[in-house]
Amino acid sequence: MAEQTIFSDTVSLTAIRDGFRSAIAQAVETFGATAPNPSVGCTLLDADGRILTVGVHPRVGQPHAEAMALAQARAAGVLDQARVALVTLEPCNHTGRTPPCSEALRNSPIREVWIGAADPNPQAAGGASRLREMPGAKRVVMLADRPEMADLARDCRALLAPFASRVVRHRPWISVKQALDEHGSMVPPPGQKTFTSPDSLVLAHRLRRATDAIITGVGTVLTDRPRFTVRHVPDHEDRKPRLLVVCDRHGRLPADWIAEMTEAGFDVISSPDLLSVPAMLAERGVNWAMVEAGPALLASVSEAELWDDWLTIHKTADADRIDLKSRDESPLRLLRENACSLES
Ligand SMILES: NC(=O)C1=CN([C@@H]2O[C@H](COP(=O)(O)OP(=O)(O)OC[C@H]3O[C@@H](n4cnc5c(N)ncnc54)[C@H](OP(=O)(O)O)[C@@H]3O)[C@@H](O)[C@H]2O)C=CC1
Ligand SMILES: Nc1c(N[C@@H]2O[C@H](COP(=O)(O)O)[C@@H](O)[C@H]2O)[nH]c(=O)[nH]c1=O
Repeated sequence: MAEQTIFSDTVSLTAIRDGFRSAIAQAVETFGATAPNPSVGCTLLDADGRILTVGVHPRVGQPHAEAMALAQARAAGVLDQARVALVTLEPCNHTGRTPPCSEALRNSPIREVWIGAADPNPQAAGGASRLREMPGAKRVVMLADRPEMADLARDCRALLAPFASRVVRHRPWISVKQALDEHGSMVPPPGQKTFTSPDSLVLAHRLRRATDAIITGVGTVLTDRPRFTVRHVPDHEDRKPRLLVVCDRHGRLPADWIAEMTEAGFDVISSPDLLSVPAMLAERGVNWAMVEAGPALLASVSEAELWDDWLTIHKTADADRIDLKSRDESPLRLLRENACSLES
């Protein structure tokens, strides 16, 4: 049976899928660089479903993914061939730090726009209806309306989950990372700070790279003097100071460690009240935070049900076993499934 075709009877669902997969994979690499904005990807296809270009939103203040993809296509001399745009997030419909993407698409040869997820930000939403209604209207397809694309729709929502969490719930998406040894203990052997495998450390550092803030406890600081840097994968270039929240109710945080961490590019905040941390981080524009803490703080995080996904790395005699407990669409799952170019 011939595959159902979409645009001009020439672009196949396989081409749409491949295009979305490329947009999602590239946007995943921008986790940790775009806050307070979301991570977004956009692929442009020609009339035969070939990928012309993939754009991402690199960081706040820089062009959105659609504008990047269009500019890249223009620079490559292929913009006049672009017919289908696949966007992980509804194109914005407002003038913020950059002009509306619905306008940029309107003024392009694109005829059909596929949208992975609706924009949860009321100020920017409305791009889909604007594209449908304006002069020179585009055909607009929402992934949510295509049951056969449910996996892609879920991944687009996972890509958006950290931003949506901040905008809708006024708190960041919170991921816990916990390492357990063969006996179920979190405490490393004397003289060591970690005990998991090199592959697990790569995953842990990918999560550090992807998140905008780290939450830890004063017990971990006093025992380990952790560095919390991204070393097992390349970090984002020119990263702005990372927020590092230390839960500390009795003022035990050593001043010299704070000075070292500040020197290393962290913005260290001491908090006596774990429950107030999520709202405080959202106020500061944090989309995604990770918890790297010892058993005492993890017990508090668990008791207060503050986490959205929980990654446990079980050390075994062979390869480490990874267990991911996840609520709703997990960006951490997406990060794991798109392990790619960074791990060379
Ligand atoms: N395997 C792994 O994944 C990891 C292991 N570790 C290990 O864990 C050990 C340290 O564990 P631990 O001492 O439990 O350290 P934690 O990092 O859990 O810090 C504990 C401190 O957090 C503070 N705290 C706890 N609950 C709250 C709350 N609700 N609000 C505010 N502050 C709170 C308390 O501070 P206060 O005392 O002021 O009340 C407490 O002493 C080390 O050996 C370290 O190597 C650490 C991180 C990860
Ligand atoms: N033990 C343990 C982890 N522990 C976490 O890593 C911190 C040390 O980070 P750094 O100073 O940057 O090397 C440590 O204080 C604790 O928060 N992480 C892991 O991925 N695997 C492990 O086995």
